[in-house]
Amino acid sequence: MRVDVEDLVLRYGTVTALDRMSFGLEGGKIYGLLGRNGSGKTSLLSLLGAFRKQTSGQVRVGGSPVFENPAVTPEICLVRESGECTDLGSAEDAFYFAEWLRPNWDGDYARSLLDLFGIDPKTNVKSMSKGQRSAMGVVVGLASRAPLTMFDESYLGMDAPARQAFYDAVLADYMAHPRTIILSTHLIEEVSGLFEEVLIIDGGKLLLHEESTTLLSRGHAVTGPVGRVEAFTSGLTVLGEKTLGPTRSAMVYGELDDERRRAAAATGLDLGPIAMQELFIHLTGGPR
Ligand SMILES: Nc1ncnc2c1ncn2[C@@H]1O[C@H](COP(=O)(O)OP(=O)(O)OP(=O)(O)O)[C@@H](O)[C@H]1O
Repeated sequence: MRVDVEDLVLRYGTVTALDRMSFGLEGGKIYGLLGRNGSGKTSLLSLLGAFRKQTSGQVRVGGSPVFENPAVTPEICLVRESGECTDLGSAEDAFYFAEWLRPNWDGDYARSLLDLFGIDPKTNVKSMSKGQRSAMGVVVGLASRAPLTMFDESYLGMDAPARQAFYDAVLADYMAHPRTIILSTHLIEEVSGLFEEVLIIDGGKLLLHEESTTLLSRGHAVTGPVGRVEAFTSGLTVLGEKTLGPTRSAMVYGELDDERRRAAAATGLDLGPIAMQELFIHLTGGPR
């Protein structure tokens, strides 16, 4: 399902959370939404999920405005960090409501996910642990099979094996039922393998929107003898470096043309990829 945002502004009183943001997502992909604390991720997702009304600008999902539009809202599922089901009684009760609200709801899949996360369907959601409540949220998000499904750090409270099970489930269910999925996260290293495209926002503005492979192609680890690495990286943007005895590994940002690649090979330097998280830290300005 297509998503279009045009000149989008959201203000909370005097705070501008989104500042004339524009982008288009063609849909049918898994998108990563990255940004520093306070950059506007939750604000953006709550507008896409029709939880709020924008101050100005346009939000269209499948070509239609979303706020108070009952023709579109059943097609959108936003799972927030806090989970969504705390006032609905047991997990089973929450599923009953989801089935009623969600046209593509798959109850068998929801129960199998609940089993995967080790949650008894009779448990009252309010009495669940933080991680179980998060798992409950992602179960509802996945089993809703909404054409636009968004997870806003929804899996942060889950432990590492549960998060891994969630990532595997996202990929498997997306392959079986392709749809538009947006994942906002600070756990970039864990999740980045799922992203086909990445959006980075900063200070309420869109900093970058591109394919993951394009973004990753701009980062390089250059490893070899200290002097040769120094000579090779002179004039390039070095994000960081580590030296161990006579060997140095430097992280470099930018396109490397064929001539540079040949020069690296000729001087016995190793060129390898670097992690998306390193690029993110660089692009968003490093520590504040
Ligand atoms: N209810 C609110 N009232 C006033 N200001 C708000 C409110 N919610 C968010 N903000 C402000 O809007 C800006 C964007 O916040 P938002 O929660 O969208 O960021 P975020 O990228 O999701 O952050 P985090 O990664 O910390 O969750 C911040 O400056 C924040 O302080």
